[in-house]
Amino acid sequence: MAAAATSSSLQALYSNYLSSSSSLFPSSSTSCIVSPSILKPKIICCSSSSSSASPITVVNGKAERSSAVTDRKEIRLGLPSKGRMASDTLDLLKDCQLSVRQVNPRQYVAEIPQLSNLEVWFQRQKDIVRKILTGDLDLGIVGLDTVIEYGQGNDDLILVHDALDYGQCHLSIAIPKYGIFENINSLDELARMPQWTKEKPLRVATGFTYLGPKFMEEKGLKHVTFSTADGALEAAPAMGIADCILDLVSSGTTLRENNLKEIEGGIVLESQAVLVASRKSLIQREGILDTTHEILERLEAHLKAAGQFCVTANTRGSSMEEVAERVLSQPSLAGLQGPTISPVFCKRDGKVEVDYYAIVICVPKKALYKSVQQLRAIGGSGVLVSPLTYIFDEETPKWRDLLQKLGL
Ligand SMILES: Nc1ncnc2c1ncn2[C@@H]1O[C@H](COP(=O)(O)OP(=O)(O)OP(=O)(O)O)[C@@H](O)[C@H]1O
Ligand SMILES: O=P(O)(O)OC[C@H]1O[C@H](OP(=O)(O)OP(=O)(O)O)[C@H](O)[C@@H]1O
Ligand SMILES: [Mg+2]
Repeated sequence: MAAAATSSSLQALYSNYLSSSSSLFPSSSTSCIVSPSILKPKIICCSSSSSSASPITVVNGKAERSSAVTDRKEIRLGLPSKGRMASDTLDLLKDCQLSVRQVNPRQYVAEIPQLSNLEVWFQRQKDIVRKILTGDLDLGIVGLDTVIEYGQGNDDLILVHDALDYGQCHLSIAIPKYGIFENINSLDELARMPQWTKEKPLRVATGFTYLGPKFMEEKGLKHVTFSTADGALEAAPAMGIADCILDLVSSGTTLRENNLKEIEGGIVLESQAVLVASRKSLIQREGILDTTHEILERLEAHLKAAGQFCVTANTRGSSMEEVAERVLSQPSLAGLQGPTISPVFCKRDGKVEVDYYAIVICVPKKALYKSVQQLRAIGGSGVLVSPLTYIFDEETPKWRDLLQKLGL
């Protein structure tokens, strides 16, 4: 399977989406056809929160309002109200000592006592993105797929943290394993099939009516048509409604159970939970940068710590330097900034002496066993392993990135 964007390149990928055309569907000059059922009408509505309620225009599902940020005093954070992302989001915030206090589960507003000027609003994920764009929310935690699908290239959306390490999935094309697709294993092969003509295009069932046509157009697929449904898309090929689907995949079980397969070059996007914000809010709303900085620092410190263990061991030695040399001769024992070596004092015949030294290092969880073996190889004994809660760096790299993106 061809590699799609890795999480480290998600921001770059998002920037690409932002810099490319922001129109909802490919232009009519291509032969990519969009079925009329998924074209959304133009709607005019008003923001609930805006005191200077300027109208919002929703064109083809894209919310637009040109005014500056509304003059409310509170900062608003949108969190998923239900579904697979909701509890993981609350758990992450709790792990960052930012527990959300909700009076009862049916109430859609809540607070985080540590962040005094912040309101939490529980919303459906797509509405979080839409409301950030209309200025009714300032920040939100949602899947990257939702940000891109509903953000539709709007450059007011800015990724504050692009890898919150849950909600991992990818958006991918899947075709039947049987029939005319039996020997088709890549997007190129799918595109070259003689079956697809102007009169009889490839029929794709998807909920991603922005990303789907955009991807197919970018990949040069001619003669494609899209239909949409609210779920259980995997049934569409077997029901004869579509030739293939474009949907989110995580374990791959649903595809397998429905006799579908992914294809080389068919991954549109790698996704996981992200923290997204309105650029306008970040620049204009009072106090929001301090609050965002605190949230970001806590997230980064927690996420960095979550991947590491703190390992301590004792070893005999003649000096701290000599022990340090032995430790640093092992490839997995460098720690975050090098090992901490300290003398272990003991009293012998009334005299305080140092025979042993304690080694303290942070090791990536994946390298734990290798590190223990290497500590033993240099004479380490009594190895203790403990979880880390936070690792606060001198400076939060993502904060530096954010200020740069804001031009501050
Ligand atoms: N296997 C998966 N299938 C779908 N989404 C996944 C999967 N794994 C992670 N996700 C993430 O979860 C999000 C969807 O969550 P969920 O299914 O709870 O919401 P939803 O059904 O799209 O929301 P709504 O009910 O508002 O339509 C996706 O946008 C994606 O970021
Ligand atoms: O790769 P898997 O782990 O099998 O997950 C993928 C499935 O999960 C999602 O559906 P969801 O459970 O949200 O149901 P829905 O289709 O009704 O939205 C998604 O739309 C796929 O159908
Ligand atoms: Mg769902």
